[in-house]
Amino acid sequence: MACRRAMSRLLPQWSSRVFSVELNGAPFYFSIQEKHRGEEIPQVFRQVQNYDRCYSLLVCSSDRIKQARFHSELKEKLRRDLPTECDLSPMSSFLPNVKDSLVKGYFLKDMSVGSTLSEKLLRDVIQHDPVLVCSYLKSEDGQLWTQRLWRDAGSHSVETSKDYYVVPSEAPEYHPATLNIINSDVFYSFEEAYEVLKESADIIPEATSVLELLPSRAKARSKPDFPVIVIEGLDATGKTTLTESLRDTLGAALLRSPPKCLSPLRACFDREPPLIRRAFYALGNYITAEEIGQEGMKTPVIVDRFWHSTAAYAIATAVSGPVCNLPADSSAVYRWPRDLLQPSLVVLLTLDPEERKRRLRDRGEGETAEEQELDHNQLFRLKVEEAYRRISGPACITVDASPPADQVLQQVLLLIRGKCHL
Ligand SMILES: Nc1ncnc2c1ncn2[C@@H]1O[C@H](COP(=O)(O)OP(=O)(O)O)[C@@H](O)[C@H]1O
Ligand SMILES: Nc1ccn([C@@H]2O[C@H](COP(=O)(O)OP(=O)(O)O)[C@@H](O)[C@H]2O)c(=O)n1
Repeated sequence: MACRRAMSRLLPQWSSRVFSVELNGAPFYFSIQEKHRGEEIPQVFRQVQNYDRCYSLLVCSSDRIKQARFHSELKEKLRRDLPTECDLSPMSSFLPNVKDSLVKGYFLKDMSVGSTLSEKLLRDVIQHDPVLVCSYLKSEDGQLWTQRLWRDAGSHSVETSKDYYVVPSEAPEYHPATLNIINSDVFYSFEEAYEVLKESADIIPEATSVLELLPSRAKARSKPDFPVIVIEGLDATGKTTLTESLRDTLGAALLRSPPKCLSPLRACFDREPPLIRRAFYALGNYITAEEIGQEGMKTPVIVDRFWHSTAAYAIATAVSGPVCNLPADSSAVYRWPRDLLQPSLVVLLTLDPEERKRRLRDRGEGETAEEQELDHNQLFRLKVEEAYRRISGPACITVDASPPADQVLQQVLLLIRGKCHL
């Protein structure tokens, strides 16, 4: 039902949509037309000329929790059940410059003989799951590819729409993921993140536990009397070392985001898709803000990670490819949430990648999946750091964390004394 409603929203503008397929990390764009006007085959279809048949599966449900979860589950299901001659790539479709128009899914290249197994699986998917399926067929001479949209016709059969020709489409001005970042990957108010966890409570019991730990929004706090200093940076840049030294030197309280009370729930949310995982971390900041409010009336407060981390990791994950794909500097995605306590100072520790790796090795600890990704994926690391730098209100001040720990401490103390009059 939820799928039908979502489809009826998508279908009227179907032919205005742009489709993007990611092959080896690079996006290829195409659109569709009723009449062929002599355009070339889109590049993505030139790359898949060896395949007789391709499919797209776009996940669409008006229930966003279901949609987010099913997007991850679908990948597992396809990997498990498709013939080995099939190959999957990430895919999306969007309306250029239309916010929240992005739908995500997979592009399936099929080299299996007769394609019967994959067709059977896709028929099953379309009947039971919130997915829009299209097949792409090559003309006999290989000079044209057409798209055919499938519709569930009940009792195990599908209808297909008329054929559209696929034609090249220009790359959009901004990476399509940026259309949906606000309130899907990054949340700009307590309410927006709260709604996501409330909606997921039916299927994720741990969401209720998080909701119970949240501060009441009725208690609007006044600004703390003492300075609040946030230390940010990638894993192993020296945040723990520095925050503990600052606590001891300044007689400050040391807090972190996510707060300690969320630790037992964290692993559960790290397994969830971005919508739910990011809402969890966003709410963690509000719990930490509440603790800062209390401690900051008595002493200075040092905070190990805060909203910069939540937003920077979320943006860098949502946007694939190189740093230039990030939303422009002036984009609203980098703004501070209007209802979240603003620290007096945010310090970003930066470190040469080799030195960071060396410190990680010396520490000998396991990394989170995201931190392993950082290690393997230089582009991702660069995007996280650049997103950190672009976040405003308050912006972060970058400090080189490669000197010995006591020198880094002195450097940051200088900044604190200059900015916070301590
Ligand atoms: N300035 C520094 N110079 C050399 N080693 C450092 C420095 N700061 C921290 N380390 C070491 O690097 C590792 C990572 O530091 P840590 O404070 O745990 O980072 P984070 O909290 O950012 O993950 C630890 O083994 C720590 O002892
Ligand atoms: N305030 C925060 C803190 C962490 N995070 C997430 O948590 C991960 C890093 O946390 P971590 O605990 O492994 O990092 P360290 O503090 O151990 O360096 C990142 O992948 C972020 O996605 C967040 O979103 N918001």
